[in-house]
Formats: sequence, structure tokens, C-alpha cells
Amino acid sequence: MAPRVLISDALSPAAVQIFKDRGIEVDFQPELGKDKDKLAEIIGNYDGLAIRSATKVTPKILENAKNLKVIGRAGIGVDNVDIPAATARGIIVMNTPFGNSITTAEHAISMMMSLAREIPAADASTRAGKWEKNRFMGVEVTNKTLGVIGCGNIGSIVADRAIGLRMKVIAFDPFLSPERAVKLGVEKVELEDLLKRADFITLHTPLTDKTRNVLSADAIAKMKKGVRIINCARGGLIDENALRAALLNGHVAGAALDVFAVEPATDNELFNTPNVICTPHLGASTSEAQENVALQVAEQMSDYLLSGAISNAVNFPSISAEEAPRLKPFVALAQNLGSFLGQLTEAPIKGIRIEYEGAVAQMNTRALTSAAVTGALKPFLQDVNMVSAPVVARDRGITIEELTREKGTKDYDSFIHVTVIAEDMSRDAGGTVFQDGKPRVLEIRSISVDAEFTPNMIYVRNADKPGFIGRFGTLLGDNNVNFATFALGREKQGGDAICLASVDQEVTQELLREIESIPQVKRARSVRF
Ligand SMILES: NC(=O)C1=CN([C@@H]2O[C@H](COP(=O)(O)OP(=O)(O)OC[C@H]3O[C@@H](n4cnc5c(N)ncnc54)[C@H](O)[C@@H]3O)[C@@H](O)[C@H]2O)C=CC1
Ligand SMILES: O=C(O)C(=O)COP(=O)(O)O
Repeated sequence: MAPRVLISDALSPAAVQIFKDRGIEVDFQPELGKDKDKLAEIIGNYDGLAIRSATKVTPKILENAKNLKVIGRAGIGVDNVDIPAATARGIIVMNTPFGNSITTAEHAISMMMSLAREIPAADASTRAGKWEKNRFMGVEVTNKTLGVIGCGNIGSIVADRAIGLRMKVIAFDPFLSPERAVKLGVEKVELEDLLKRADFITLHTPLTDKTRNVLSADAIAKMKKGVRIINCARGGLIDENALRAALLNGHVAGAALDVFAVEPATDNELFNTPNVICTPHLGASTSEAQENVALQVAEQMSDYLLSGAISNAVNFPSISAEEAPRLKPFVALAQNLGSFLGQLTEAPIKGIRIEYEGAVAQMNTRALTSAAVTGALKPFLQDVNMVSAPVVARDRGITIEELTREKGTKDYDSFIHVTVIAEDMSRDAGGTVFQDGKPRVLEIRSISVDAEFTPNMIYVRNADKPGFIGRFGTLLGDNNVNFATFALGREKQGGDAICLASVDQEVTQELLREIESIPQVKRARSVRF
């Protein structure tokens, strides 16, 4: 069945066409994001959800999103998505990190120029027939200092354009390297310094717990008198009450705001405050940017839903379209090895170690590790998947260790070895993918075997003594269970031995008990893949 995608925000219709061209069923309901009850009611029918900032993806929506695999944000900020809740449900969250950055930077510059020359107020007054030539006295931006808070993609474009306007640009961004600052032509400063020196301050950080209210009452008090503030990032970055007070007492000469603490902002105290310019979250609203982000998000979501390729996910490492088919059998191998060990484990798991040897060590091991952890946890937690597994493991105090050795110690190009450390004991198994693309288990408890993973298998630990195979075969025959394949391995002659048999029928607990009554058998378990 074709995957189904819901577009619940005003994306460019270009996205609809991409989904259709890729063979995905798409429902375009651009107003639905505003109706959270309706969204919660129908979200269960979709594999993908494409959004902008109007759709709030809350835990309640996610609870109903039983089939949802991917949320695609046609834009940058993902603060309207509960990422931990999406991750815990195994849902990929992806954005389009560059598609609207020039447009947003241009909006910030437009807002700065509008503030400097009071263009919106002058426009309204002129059209009202007032011709107030003496009322509006602007300021030049040339030679003024612009303070950029958050100098990432958008902040750097703003800095570049401001330098073109002959401004001096200072930037506060803990992650801005001194080399990058030199390259951009900005002076890297601390926040205090920026607040004291800037004539204009523009915000370009994401909204996080660290950046919320970065322009607090305290910060505003440290600014130069007559400062002008531009916010085209997120409303929560400024304490709106403190800003209003500073505008009213003249400490701040003006503020240009594209974003607000509560959106849609239809009733905000700042609207009746002097020297404020407002736009309704238009930072990304140009036809160029909207086309860019819509096309990109539709392609990314289609890639993921159709081939498992992942780009620009904020909660999972990228897997390119070329890499996805190559990685797929190794994902199956890692997951099956983890699953095999998870199914044998009875005591709580304390840790999982995954070792990669040879060519596989160069692959996307984070994705493979997630697959191994998924396999190990699935026997206990049905809903876990590759996206949620690392978080689920961390929340349960399970340590995940990943080791890579580019030079293999085995006779295979690639080898994955998984160890599940439980409170009672550790179990391990290793394997590879053969030329036929099928994963094989080649080692269990350091004993060599060679078996494919099939839906119904019996795993037996026994003593390497004559008589076991005959009795085992007879018992299965008597119970109408047919062997498909049969793999044996032993530590040494007469020592510990193992057997992994693939059978065509389901294996009952009763049959396992009978197998365990064969004198050479120490343990018999059914494992399913
Ligand atoms: N108004 C609008 O329509 C739009 C708003 N945005 C907003 O702009 C934000 C920035 O976008 P990009 O530049 O593309 O993101 P980015 O990730 O390229 O840059 C963000 C920068 O903020 C810095 N940063 C993080 N924490 C910080 C802190 N505590 N103090 C100072 N700097 C900090 C980071 O180091 C990074 O360099 C987005 O998160 C989004 O919320 C983005 C597009 C459109
Ligand atoms: O990309 C972003 O972060 C934006 O804020 C743009 O929001 P929008 O898609 O215009 O609702």
C-alpha cells in the first residue's frame, strides 16, 4: 500500500506534486494545523506529516499518531514539535535547514531599515493625508554597530548584508569559531559586551531552554540607550513585558518583531506600544523560499518513506539514498543479532556492546548500533524502533558501547559482533552479510556456526557427545516439525556445542521441554525473526 502523507500547513503546492510523482498518497489540508482536535482525530491514518510553524505537534497528537513515521518541517525551527516525544515513538523529525535562510535574513535587514527610518508609520501617516515631514527623523545605519545574537546560517547572512551597508558587526555565539568570525568579518564578543555596544541588535538563535528570554529585563537594562531590536527568530527569545516597559520609557528606541511568544499573535500588548513594527511571522515568506522548502521537504519525506534514506533529521543520523540500499542488509544483520541475544536474555539488560570490523566499520555505524539495540530491546518493548531505541536504552540506564576496527580479525570483509550484558550473564553473537545480500550468524558464544536468520528457529546448547542429532531429529519428526536448515558448531571435540535449526512450523514450549529432556541438551530455546 502506498504511504500516506498529510500536509497540515500552508506549504507551496509544489510539495503535493512531488509526493504524487513519487507515488505517495497526499492530503493537502493547509488550515488543519490550526485545529488540533481534528488533527488528533485523523493523524492515525498517516505515515507522514508535513508542516510549517502553525501546526503544533504535541504529545497528544503524537499519542494518536499510530502509523506516523516521519514529520517533515518545511522550514528551519522545530520548536513546534515535541522532539523527545516524537523520538520516543520512533518518529523521524526532519527540517530543511537552508531553504529559507536568505529570505529570513533579508526580512531582518528590511526590518532594520524600516526601524531606522520609521517606514511603516511614515507610510500610514502619508496615506492618511498628513504629510508629517517634520515628525519622522530617522537614523543612518552606516558606521553603526549591529549586534548579532546567534551567528549561524541566517545570522551570518545578516552579518554579510550589514557589512555591505557599512555597519560594524559584532556577534555573540558560543559556537562561532574565531576563524569563522574572521572569515565573516565580524568581531566575536561576549553577550555583555554586545549588549553594551550595539546600536541595533538582531536575534538569530533557535528557541531552546538556554536561549529563552535571552533578552530579559536585565539584558535590556544593560543595552545602550536608544538601541533598536529586531527579532526574526522566535518570540520566546525576548521578555515581551520587559521590552514593552523599555519602549515606553524610551530606553529602547524601537523594536521590529516578526515573531511573538504566543502565535498566532492577534492580541499582544506590544501592538499598542510606540515604535514597534510587527509582521505576522513572515520571515520565510517569499515565493523562492517557500518553493525551496516545500520541494525539499517533500523529497526528503518521500525518500525516507520509500527507501529509508534520511537527510536533515534532527533526531537521527543521515543515511544517503546511495547508502540506504548498501546499509539495509547490515541493518538487518545488526537487528537480527541483537534480537537473537535479546530473545535469550531473561534478566534485565545492563549494557549492549557492538563491535564493527572491516568494511562495515566505515559505514553508518550509528544507524547500525540503533538497529542492534532495537533488536535486543524488542523482545521486551514491542514499540521500540531504530529512532527510539537509543533514547529508550538511555532512559533505562542501559549503556551502549560502540567499537570500530577497520582491520578485521576475521576472514570476512565485514563482521558485526554484538554482546548483550544482562544482570545474570553476557551473551554474544556475530555475523556478516554474504554476497547474496543475506545476513548470516557466524559465531555464537565464540563458537563458529553458519546460519541464515529465518522466521522459526530452535537454538540448542548441548554437550558434544554422540546421539544428540538422531534423538533431536526423531523428536521433531514425531511432532510434525520439519527441518529447513541445520547448523552445528562446537568449542572443541567433546566440549560445548551449539545447534541452530531452522524449522517450517512454530515451536511449542512443550516441544522445547522435550528437547531439553535429551540427555546431551543443556538448553533449548525458540527464536523468531
Ligand atoms: N521568522 C521566520 O520566519 C524564521 C525564523 N527562523 C528562526 O531562526 C533560527 C535560526 O536559524 P538558522 O540561522 O538557520 O539556525 P542555525 O542553527 O544555522 O544558527 C543558529 C545559531 O545560534 C547559535 N546559538 C545556539 N545557542 C545559542 C546561545 N545560547 N547564544 C547564542 N547563540 C546561540 C548556534 O551556535 C548557531 O550558530 C531558527 O532556529 C528559527 O527559529 C528561521 C527561519 C525563518
Ligand atoms: O523556518 C522557520 O523556522 C520559520 O520560522 C518559518 O516559519 P513558517 O514556515 O513561515 O511558518
